[in-house]
Parts: sequence; C-alpha cells; structure tokens
Amino acid sequence: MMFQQSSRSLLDASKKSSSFRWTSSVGRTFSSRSPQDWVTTEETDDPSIAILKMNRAPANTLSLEMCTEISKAIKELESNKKTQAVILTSSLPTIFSAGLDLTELHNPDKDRLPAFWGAFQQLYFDLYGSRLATIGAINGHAPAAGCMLALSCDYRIMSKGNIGLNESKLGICAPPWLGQQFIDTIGLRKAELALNMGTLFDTKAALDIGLIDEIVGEDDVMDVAKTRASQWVAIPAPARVACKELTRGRQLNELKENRKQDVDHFCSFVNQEAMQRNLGFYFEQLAKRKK
Ligand SMILES: CCCCCCCCCCC/C=C/C(=O)SCCNC(=O)CCNC(=O)[C@H](O)C(C)(C)COP(=O)(O)OP(=O)(O)OC[C@H]1O[C@@H](n2cnc3c(N)ncnc32)[C@H](O)[C@@H]1OP(=O)(O)O
Repeated sequence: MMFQQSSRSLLDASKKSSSFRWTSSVGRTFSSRSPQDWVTTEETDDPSIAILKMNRAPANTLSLEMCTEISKAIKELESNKKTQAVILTSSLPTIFSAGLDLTELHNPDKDRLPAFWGAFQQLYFDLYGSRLATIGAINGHAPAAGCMLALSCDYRIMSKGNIGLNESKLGICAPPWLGQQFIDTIGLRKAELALNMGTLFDTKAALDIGLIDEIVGEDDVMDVAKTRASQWVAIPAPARVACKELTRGRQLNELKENRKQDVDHFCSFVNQEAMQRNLGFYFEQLAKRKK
C-alpha cells in the first residue's frame, strides 16, 4: 500500500465485537450471509485489472465488518504484484452503497462505536491511498459514505442513481477529511452549497459539477470501466503512485496524525442527545418510506 497506516488495535477490537444478525433500534432485523461474502474479488481477462464487488444486500451499507472486508480485499489485491488496477462496483441492481450503516450510529454500542469509526477511517486510507489505479463503476445510488467510496477512486463512471454528501439532511455533518475530499473534487463554492443543502446529484448534474468523470449506459458499465482501467494501467506505476501522493498525500497524512482525535470527536458528536434524536427520526422515515 502506498500510504501505510497502522490500525491494529482498532481493527482487533472490531473482530471481537462482530455480529452479523441483529435487530435495529427501529425493530428491523438485518441478516445476511457472512461478512466474508459481502465483498468479492474477480479477475478480468487482463491480469493487471481486478474487480471488487460489494454484495451486502439490501443496500451495501458500511458497517464495521463491511468496512473491514473492503479494506481486506484491497490489501489482498495490492499484495499481488501483477495487480495494478481495481474496479470498485456493486452487485446490487440499484444501489452502489447507501453509506454508513445507520444502525451503527443510532443508539450505538459505546464500545463498538470507536472501532466502527476506526474501520471507516481505515477504509478511507486503504482506498484513497491505494497503490492501485482505482476505477469507481458507480452503478446505483451513492449517498454520503457511499459517495466517499466513489470520491476515493481515481476515476468515476456512473450509470444511474444519485450521488452526494447528504449528511446535513440527517442532522449531521461530514467529517473534515470527507468534506475536504469533496471540496478537492468539485471546488469550495459548489461543495459549500451542496454540503449545506445535503444535495444528491443525478448523473447529469454530477457530471456537470465534476463529481463524476463520465456517464455510461447501464449495460456498458463494466466494459467502460475495464477500458478506463487499461488506460490508467498504461501509465508507468511509479508515476501514477507519485501523482497520487502529490494530490492526496497531505490529506491522508493529516488524518493519520489526528486519527485518535477524529475518533473521539466522532463519538462525542454522535452520542449527543440531539444527534440521536435526528438520526432516529431520519432512520424511522427511511424504514417507513415504502409503507
Ligand atoms: C463536525 C463533524 C464531526 C464528525 C461527525 C461525523 C458524523 C458522521 C458523519 C459520517 C459521514 C457519513 C455518513 C453516512 O453515510 S450516513 C448514511 C447516509 N445514507 C443515506 O442517507 C441513504 C439512506 N438510504 C436511502 O436514501 C435509500 O435507501 C436509497 C436511495 C439509497 C435506496 O433506496 P431504495 O428505495 O432502493 O431502497 P430502500 O430505501 O428500500 O433501502 C433498502 C433497505 O436498506 C435500508 N437502508 C438504506 N440505507 C440505509 C443506511 N444508510 N443504513 C441502514 N439501513 C439502510 C432501508 O431502510 C431498507 O431497509 P428495509 O428493506 O428493511 O426496509
């Protein structure tokens, strides 16, 4: 990995507290196959290009275990010297990732919460700082932390859905490092408007503001992603890695140096009564929406 980060203690803690079936505070039961199946990697006909698929139905939400599994998959791909690019995509029909798993934030387990945020930070380090060329094949909705996954890629193609940082609609605010990623991508004024309003952009609007690089047809996503990956891989790897360090190194190091404070800040922010009320309200609306 290009920007090696140490997170052993947090990730070890996460393993102890993993649970894969639970009832949320609004009474919905989440169940799924085991976390090992939530993320799969596939080879392509080009040995330098791999595919990383998120398969956590119903919405590829980022729980502690999901973050850990994605990080693990990236590290495994990086450990193979032949692999130079990864295409990040979803196996779900309409959702790339619905962002953080709100069951982690609402009425949180006090011991698990810091480990959860540590795993989310680690995912940012691993994806944003990967030595691999990363192509986001965004084939569905990508709000909030789902947008972080997309922003962490080097190149973003999108076929459908909405994308953006909608945290303000939940009564929360993106952490500084995620906000900075957004600002660095679309510019301060556009980011200021979008962050405050919690705007989610459709593909056309996202392309217009530079949040994505290309709109592609639904049936063409993987072909286009492979073509773009080949173009990135054609650049000599040391140059690619140096460019990434140039554009992303400062932001990654800043969080690395403030990691503990960021976890403390997050935990005290989320544990506030008003935050919990807002999250509970948003979560209930989400659950009721279809009914
Ligand atoms: C000063 C700052 C200090 C630091 C403080 C930091 C504070 C934290 C900030 C962290 C940054 C990141 C935050 C997040 O990511 S929060 C999550 C934001 N995500 C959303 O708002 C998306 C919510 N989901 C949707 O809008 C829709 O689900 C979506 C449009 C994505 C898809 O719609 P669709 O109709 O196709 O699907 P459903 O709505 O029926 O969803 C399917 C089931 O999945 C459940 N679901 C969806 N999203 C989530 C989620 N994020 N967490 C948990 N569960 C989720 C949904 O309820 C459905 O469940 P059921 O099938 O049981 O009904």
